Amino acid sequence: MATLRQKAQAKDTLKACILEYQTWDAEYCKSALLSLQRPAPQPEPSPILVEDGSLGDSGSDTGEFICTEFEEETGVSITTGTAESFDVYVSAEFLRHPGYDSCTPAARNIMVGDDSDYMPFMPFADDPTFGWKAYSNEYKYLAWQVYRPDPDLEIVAIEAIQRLTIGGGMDPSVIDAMGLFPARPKPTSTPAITRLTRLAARRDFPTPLPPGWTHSLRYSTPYSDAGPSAVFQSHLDSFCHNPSCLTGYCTVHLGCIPEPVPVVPSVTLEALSLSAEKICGAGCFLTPTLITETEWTEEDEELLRTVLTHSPDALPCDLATICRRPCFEVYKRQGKYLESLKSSKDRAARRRIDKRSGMIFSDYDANTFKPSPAAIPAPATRSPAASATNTTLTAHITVDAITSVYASGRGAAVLRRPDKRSAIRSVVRALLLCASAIPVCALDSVAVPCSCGEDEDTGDRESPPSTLKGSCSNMMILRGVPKKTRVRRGKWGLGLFISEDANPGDLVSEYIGELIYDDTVQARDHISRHKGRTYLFQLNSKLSIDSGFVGNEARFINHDPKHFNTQASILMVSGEHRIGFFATKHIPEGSEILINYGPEFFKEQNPPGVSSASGGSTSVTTPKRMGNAMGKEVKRVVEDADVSYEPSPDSGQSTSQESKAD
Ligand SMILES: C[S@@+](CC[C@H](N)C(=O)[O-])C[C@H]1O[C@@H](n2cnc3c(N)ncnc32)[C@H](O)[C@@H]1O
Repeated sequence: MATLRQKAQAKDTLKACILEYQTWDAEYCKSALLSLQRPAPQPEPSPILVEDGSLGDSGSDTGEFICTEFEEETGVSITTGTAESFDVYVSAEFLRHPGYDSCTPAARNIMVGDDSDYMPFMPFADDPTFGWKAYSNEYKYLAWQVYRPDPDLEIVAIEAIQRLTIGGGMDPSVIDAMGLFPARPKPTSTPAITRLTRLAARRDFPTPLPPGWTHSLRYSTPYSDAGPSAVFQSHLDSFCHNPSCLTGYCTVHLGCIPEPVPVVPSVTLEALSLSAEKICGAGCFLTPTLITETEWTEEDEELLRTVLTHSPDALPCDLATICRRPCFEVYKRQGKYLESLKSSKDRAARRRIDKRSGMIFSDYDANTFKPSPAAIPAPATRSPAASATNTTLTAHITVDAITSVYASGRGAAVLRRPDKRSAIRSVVRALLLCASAIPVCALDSVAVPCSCGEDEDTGDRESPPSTLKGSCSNMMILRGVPKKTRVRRGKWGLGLFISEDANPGDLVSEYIGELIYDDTVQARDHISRHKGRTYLFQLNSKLSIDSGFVGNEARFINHDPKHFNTQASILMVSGEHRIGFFATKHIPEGSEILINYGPEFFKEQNPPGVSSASGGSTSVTTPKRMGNAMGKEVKRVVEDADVSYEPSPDSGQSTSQESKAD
């Protein structure tokens, strides 16, 4: 129980923090606004005075102006005469720009699945022509019915809690008991401990802890008991494990992170010293001097060992930065480490590095490898997409998948450790997402190189797409750099224009947005129809990409069924759905990029002028989207390869959009 004095202390502290925050906020907003200020406009030039003293105007109905010219300095009239009026044609560049829909820029598709079942806001709330009733039927709650913490209030409260605990020595449970702070308990947390107190205890807590801190919430550094290997593993969790993925923190591939694989060195110590270009500083191994060696703790040694296990070819100078030890000391230990590996007899038997691709393979023999279905942890496998929809893959799918990996002859390479859930998870995911569709690239998400002609590639991910011509479009989109483009007024609102020539087959752009399921497509369609513009692109019968809220410049590509110069290809790249726009002909610089949206796009489904969301109708219409029921317009490399929906029990198979449309 809090005493009266404690309550007063807490109240005063909170009040002080709120006041401080308000003062700061006012200042911050002022300076932010000032930074956005534009220079004051220049005064307008004085209007031309015509002879009769009135301001310049059309002198008569004949289309003539009376013009008087004045000397600039004295203001004395020099000439007076008449001039004919003429129409001014404003070039398209200077016409008023069409309304711009704001959109959060993204470089990668974001898996959203379904919007939450509450409406984040009511768009067009002030527009009586928007059928909000039909739209709101799509959601269970309005946003304000759902608790959402105010981050500003949270910060203020956290600061106050920290002052009370660290500065005032108050126990967090006493603070919780007061109920003064605007936090609600997290449903899963201990009811007595509010979410805020939890947050406050974890944030930037100073070490050593303040005296007398005995509460169970006591802060400890995340890796206090862990050695470097555990730290390394935990860091890995934040990065994409997929060797083909170019994104560090990847929303698509997180969720099935395999254990880091030890790497065998491919260079000798001597070669390393030759490859160092410059001396990294005092104590560099290139200029060994007689400096007294520093003390290495067991933890320092382990850190170096851990780094070397995964990166044995690293230069001592780089390792020195990581380990924060003199370079020549690191070099000495690196030498010992490499030496110890040489003597390890079973090294070659355990693993080898595929020199061609630089990827790591286990040494299971592909021809003799037999997966044991019994050893497979039954429904432990879930693709990230599946977990997004709470759909569990069944055990028999898992077994089928493993067996197909085996059949493809790559099982050995993939299943480095068949008893490991992460490996199996990767396999199932890769299999179900990719293998049926594009066998050649199916397994690149699990460290197996694509054999579609790219193997000779140097592995330089920056290499321009032109070097990949005529080969796998998966690789083009994976490694390719799209063409430079500009958004400007097109024939239909804004359009996308190419800023450099493209040749047939070149990757021009990628369509990026949120990956959403059909229910959400349906919900969002109300808005698209009301605006009269849609940014939806259908991938298959379950998934569409919406670039209405999040996307890139490809959302501005307009439709022209006759003069299109690009074609969309729906690809499955490393287990990800991606849409590439590839040139179908030579596209000279400056041309508008056009595709054929497909025959369904402009078909009117409702009486003209009536949007599906108006009039309170709840009838479901086929959403307008590019790629809808298209035939040749979109090259479908993958048909319904996503596994995020379980096959319907009666059909046993998911229906393709084409057959659905038929
Ligand atoms: C993907 S957006 C293209 C960018 C759009 N022009 C803009 O300004 O944001 C698709 C929308 O552009 C318009 N559009 C594109 N091509 C068109 C065409 N050939 N005829 C009429 N409208 C078109 C339609 O409003 C369509 O819903």
